[in-house]
Order: sequence, then structure tokens, then C-alpha cells
Amino acid sequence: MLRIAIPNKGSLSDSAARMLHEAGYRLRTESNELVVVDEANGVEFFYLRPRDIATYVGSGQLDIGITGRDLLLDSAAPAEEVLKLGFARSTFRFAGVPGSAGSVNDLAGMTIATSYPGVVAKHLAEHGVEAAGIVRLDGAVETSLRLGVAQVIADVVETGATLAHLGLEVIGEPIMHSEAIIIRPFGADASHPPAQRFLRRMQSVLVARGYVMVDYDIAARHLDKAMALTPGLESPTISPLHREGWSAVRSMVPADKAHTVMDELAAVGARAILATRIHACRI
Ligand SMILES: Nc1ncnc2c1ncn2[C@@H]1O[C@H](COP(=O)(O)OP(=O)(O)OP(=O)(O)O)[C@@H](O)[C@H]1O
Ligand SMILES: O=P(O)(O)OC[C@H]1O[C@H](OP(=O)(O)OP(=O)(O)O)[C@H](O)[C@@H]1O
Ligand SMILES: [Mg+2]
Repeated sequence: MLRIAIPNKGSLSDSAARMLHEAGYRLRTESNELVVVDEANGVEFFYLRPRDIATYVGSGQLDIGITGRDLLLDSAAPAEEVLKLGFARSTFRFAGVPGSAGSVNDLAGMTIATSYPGVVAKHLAEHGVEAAGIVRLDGAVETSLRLGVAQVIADVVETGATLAHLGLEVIGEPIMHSEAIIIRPFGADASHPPAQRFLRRMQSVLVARGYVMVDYDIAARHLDKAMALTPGLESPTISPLHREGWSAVRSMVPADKAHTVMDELAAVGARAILATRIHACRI
């Protein structure tokens, strides 16, 4: 059975559960269930703290995990990213009271509070900067400045609202960009069929979410122009219509471009243009 680590709480957990549900897996029904066996799909889910997931996967105890890229890097566990999942997007940044520093180079000799000491230490080392120390905190890191525990912080920034509420400003460029990812132990057999199946299902959810199916009718003389607008993922399906000289076309179109493409199709003579959501797919 494939053993998969999934986040039991925090920013990653709801979106991860939604994605697994869309991929057809059975999920826990009570929040205190820590292990769920999905017999029909041959997988066993372990609900773990997001921060611990890379450790379990890196040690090979679990085959696959869903975590954040920043958490993977912070853990330094021997595991690698195999698929980005597009949710829990954030940056990881230094911040402080206005004027405290202009770039990472100004942090030499300062004390930095963070929940991600591994990410911070690596970044400082890459820039040849020696801080006075890194204070590891579990959360609410922004408050450490007011309480005098550190001179600057390094934390997750999404909208920037938390920093703005406290009158703090980001320092320099982002240390890294993070999002939810699927990880596997270093050197895992990439052709392992159960793992391949899981990855294909998750990839398919991303495709089903990212595309719509567009159908339209078009006269043969306009077909080339329409094809250029809807090339599809591989190749559009073209079927003859009962009406002489007309075809029905079906093609996948990126969801965020669907309305523009439909306007353009109408402008080149397409009729009866329909867009439908994709419930599930295998690409
Ligand atoms: N506001 C946010 N927006 C987007 N992603 C976030 C946000 N806060 C944390 N994350 C991401 O969530 C992951 C951390 O999850 P974790 O559950 O440890 O922390 P959390 O979501 O802050 O939960 P909690 O603070 O309740 O412990 C990281 O990958 C981080 O980048
Ligand atoms: O840029 P924003 O949209 O404001 O989001 C960033 C905030 O979200 C997270 O906090 P969380 O609520 O998880 O609390 P924590 O600091 O205790 O982890 C993160 O640690 C930041 O504080
Ligand atoms: Mg948090």
C-alpha cells in the first residue's frame, strides 16, 4: 500500500484535503482520525504536522507527502519536490520596523527571529552574512520585534496584511517563493506504479481545474483561424455537422483565458460556443 503523509492542520490542510477528494480518495470524517486506509485505491493516509512531513518522507518511512516548499527546505530532509500544487502560495521574507535594514547584507550582527531557522541560515550563508543569532519561535513571529526578542524577523508573507497591521516593512528581495508541493525521498524509484498513479491523479486535478472544455460550430472556411485560437492540449476534435460545410470543434482551453478565447472565436465566425468545466481527467 502506498503510504502518504498529509497535513493535519494549518494553511495547507483544507486545500490538500479538497484536492485529494477531487482526485477520488477517501478522507477522514473526524478530525481526530490520524490514519485512514483507502483500501479501494491502495493508499494509506497519515495525518501529520506539516512541519514533520518532510522528516517522515526523507527517512523513507512514508513514500510521498504533501507539504510546503519552505518547510521542505527548512527541514533539510533528504526528500525532493516532484509536483507543485498551486495552493498555499507565499513568499518568505525578512521584515522589520521601517529603516531597520535595506537588504540582507545589512543584517550582519543582528538577531533574527523566525520559525524557519534552516531557511534563514542557508540564505545568510549564501550571502556571506553573519547574524548575531537566530531565535527560533513557533509562530506570531512578528510580535517578537515589539517584545525586543529580535531586531528583524523572517516569516511567511502572503498578502502583507500582518506586517502592515504592525507597521513593519519587508527587507530586500524575497528569500524564497513557496507553495504546497508533493515530495518523495531522494532516490525513490520514479517508475514505482502506485506512486506514479497517485502523481497522475493529482496532476489530473490540476489540469481539470486549470482548463475548460470549449465546443463550437464553425464553417470550413474559418476553421484555420479557429484552430489557431483553440489548439488544445494535443489536438482538437473536429466532427462533421449535418449542415453542409460546417464542423463541430471540441478543445481544451486554459480556464483563465476562456472568455477571451470565446470572444475571439465569435469574431472569426464560430457559433454555439459553449464552455464546460472538466470534472475529472487523465492526461
Ligand atoms: N498566510 C499564509 N498564506 C499562504 N501560505 C501560508 C500562510 N501561512 C503559512 N503558509 C504556508 O503554510 C505552510 C506552513 O503550514 P503550518 O501548518 O506549519 O503553518 P500555519 O499554516 O501557519 O499553521 P499554524 O500557524 O496554525 O501552525 C508553509 O508552507 C507556509 O508557507
Ligand atoms: O501576509 P499575510 O497574508 O498577512 O500572511 C502572513 C501571515 O500568515 C501566517 O500567520 P498565521 O496566521 O499562520 O500565524 P502564525 O504566525 O502563528 O503562524 C504567517 O506566519 C504570517 O504571519
Ligand atoms: Mg502560521
